[in-house]
Amino acid sequence: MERREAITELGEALRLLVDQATTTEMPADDLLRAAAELREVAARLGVRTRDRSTLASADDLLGGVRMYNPVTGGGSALAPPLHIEVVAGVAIGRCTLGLAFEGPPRFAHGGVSAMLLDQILGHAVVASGNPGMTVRLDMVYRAPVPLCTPLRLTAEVQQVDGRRVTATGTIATEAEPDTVLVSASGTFMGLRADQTKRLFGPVLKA
Ligand SMILES: CCCCCCCCCCCCCCCC(=O)SCCNC(=O)CCNC(=O)[C@H](O)C(C)(C)COP(=O)(O)OP(=O)(O)OC[C@H]1O[C@@H](n2cnc3c(N)ncnc32)[C@H](O)[C@@H]1OP(=O)(O)O
Repeated sequence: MERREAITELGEALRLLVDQATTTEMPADDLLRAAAELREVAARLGVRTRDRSTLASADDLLGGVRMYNPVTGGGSALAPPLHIEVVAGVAIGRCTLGLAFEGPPRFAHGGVSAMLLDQILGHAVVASGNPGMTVRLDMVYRAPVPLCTPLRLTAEVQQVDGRRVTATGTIATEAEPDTVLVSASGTFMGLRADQTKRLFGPVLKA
């Protein structure tokens, strides 16, 4: 099996674990036994690791492959994951949030909605050929986002003004795509060469 497939397999197992660990009502003894077993597994994975200045060997930064991105990465225990495709300049994302993402009971944490929208806005910005970093993200929470419900996100670039790109996006359910639950507007700033070198130099050099 190719390493990226193995990373995704591990990611799926981790996401199942996170889901079960946040919904389990098993007694304390079972939780303690599970914790001990998980520490053993973690130790096995920790035999060979990378630091923050080293890109994951399975990643392809310029090709847009980020296996451990906390929103879209197939290898991430934290990612829902959000699956994004770009259709005629509009980024369309799909995911379902489990109980690990709960804020108010039954609904998503507001910070999770912001994370999803930051990612999909950024994706639309990159797809437009004007990559940049988020410098501002404005959120409007119109209605709570239901957990365990297929969601549909959209994002598109509104304006490119030199290094400054603005994009807007929404979260709705798949069942009612026209009812906007959360909307966001983001400003992204393209980096100058010196900023790219200062922030990402060690990673790019490697
Ligand atoms: C086919 C395609 C498939 C694609 C497949 C791959 C997809 C892949 C998707 C990845 C999607 C990732 C989506 C997550 C994106 C993050 O999460 S990025 C992480 C969060 N963001 C950050 O950490 C950025 C932190 N900020 C900074 O480091 C600095 O602000 C920056 C960006 C280096 C800019 O530095 P700076 O010194 O402030 O900027 P400077 O160059 O002096 O000023 C530039 C302009 O920006 C303005 N500005 C700066 N800050 C702000 C602000 N907060 N608000 C408004 N204006 C501002 C300045 O006023 C200035 O304006 P002008 O005078 O030019 O009009």
